[in-house]
Amino acid sequence: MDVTQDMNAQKKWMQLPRDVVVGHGVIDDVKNVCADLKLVDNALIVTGKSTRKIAGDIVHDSLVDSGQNVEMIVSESASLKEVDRVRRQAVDSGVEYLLGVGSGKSIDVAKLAATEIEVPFISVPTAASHDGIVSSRASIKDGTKTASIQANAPMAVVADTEIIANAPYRLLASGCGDIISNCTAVLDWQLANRLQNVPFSEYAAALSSMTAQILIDSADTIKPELESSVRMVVKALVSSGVAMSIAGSSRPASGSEHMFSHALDKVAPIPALHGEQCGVGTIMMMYLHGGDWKRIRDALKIINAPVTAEEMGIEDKYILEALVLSHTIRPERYTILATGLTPDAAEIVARKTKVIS
Ligand SMILES: NC(=O)C1=CN([C@@H]2O[C@H](COP(=O)(O)OP(=O)(O)OC[C@H]3O[C@@H](n4cnc5c(N)ncnc54)[C@H](OP(=O)(O)O)[C@@H]3O)[C@@H](O)[C@H]2O)C=CC1
Ligand SMILES: O=C(CO)COP(=O)(O)O
Ligand SMILES: [Zn+2]
Repeated sequence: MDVTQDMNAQKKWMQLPRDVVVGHGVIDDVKNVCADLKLVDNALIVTGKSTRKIAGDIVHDSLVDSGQNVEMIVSESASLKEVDRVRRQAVDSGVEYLLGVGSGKSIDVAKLAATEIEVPFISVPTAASHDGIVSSRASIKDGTKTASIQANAPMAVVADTEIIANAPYRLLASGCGDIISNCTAVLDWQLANRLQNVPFSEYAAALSSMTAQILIDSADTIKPELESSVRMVVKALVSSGVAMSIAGSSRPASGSEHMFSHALDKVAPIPALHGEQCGVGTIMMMYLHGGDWKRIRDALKIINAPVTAEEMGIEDKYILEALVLSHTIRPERYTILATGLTPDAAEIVARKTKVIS
């Protein structure tokens, strides 16, 4: 067969972080990671209001002490407007690389701004709340819409387990929800491959599923303020990010359960954390797949992540509204939701899985 006709000859460009440093006090190694990557001057740090004091200032001072020019910007939302603001400051100051030091919002703003001006970006998460700390995806708000945008993967990830262990435990539990959601994301991907011949990567799918299974099997080891728990979750988030990089899309980690979460972001007055919503979405989507949704629910309960609307602080009616809306979130991404749930079917799913009472 002519190689060019062989679908497997398709070119794949997988972007993976070059350095991943995880451990107690590794925030002090950011300067060494930058030196290792030959990023030696003109840095711009994007951080958050509270995470500035927790980590932003430490990274700033450490890079200044190593002789670098460093600017810092506090970003309050992951919006296109914020990305523009950061991008403009980076261009005006002739910045050579960016660092996202904080949670999902700060990391995404730095990630997309760095991609747009084609400079390297380093991720320094202060919480292990979802796999965006490692991935090449950025979730950015544009008005009322949140778009999932392809960006460049971080050149390095520096995850200080001491800082992350001291973050509110709710954020770590949220990260577990985002990892467990890989279970239904992969089932949806397999279904789409069988029904629509959607390109499928066995390696990315196996890595993503295995990552979720390991976490489910170790759910009872995930405890507040334990650095060993943080290490487990951060490695799982790295693994999910690598699976997405191998696939060249978020398919291994984002299926119908994520569409439910994105729909909830649209309809709920005060949404819960991304990983919390994805965890609850996984319970219901696993039910639709005819899988062991009780095992998913039990693992989330052991981790102390929410498993009901009430525990997410969201009224039942918004769960039902989001379920019926979910399939429209990403119509090009085929999942078990297919052409969508009817209102009565949505109520049956939510009640059978005890998400609503
Ligand atoms: N790129 C991707 O693939 C994904 C991106 N996202 C996006 O990420 C964002 C959500 O990120 P997420 O991290 O869940 O939540 P947030 O970024 O909203 O952070 C939650 C809060 O926790 C605070 N915080 C973070 N770390 C610490 C700490 N160590 N100690 C005390 N407080 C801390 C933050 O402080 P501060 O205010 O200082 O930041 C913030 O107030 C959304 O914009 C979402 O769209 C979600 C999923 C995937
Ligand atoms: O949250 C993600 C994976 O966990 C990113 O997925 P999306 O492409 O749905 O934004
Ligand atoms: Zn996610």
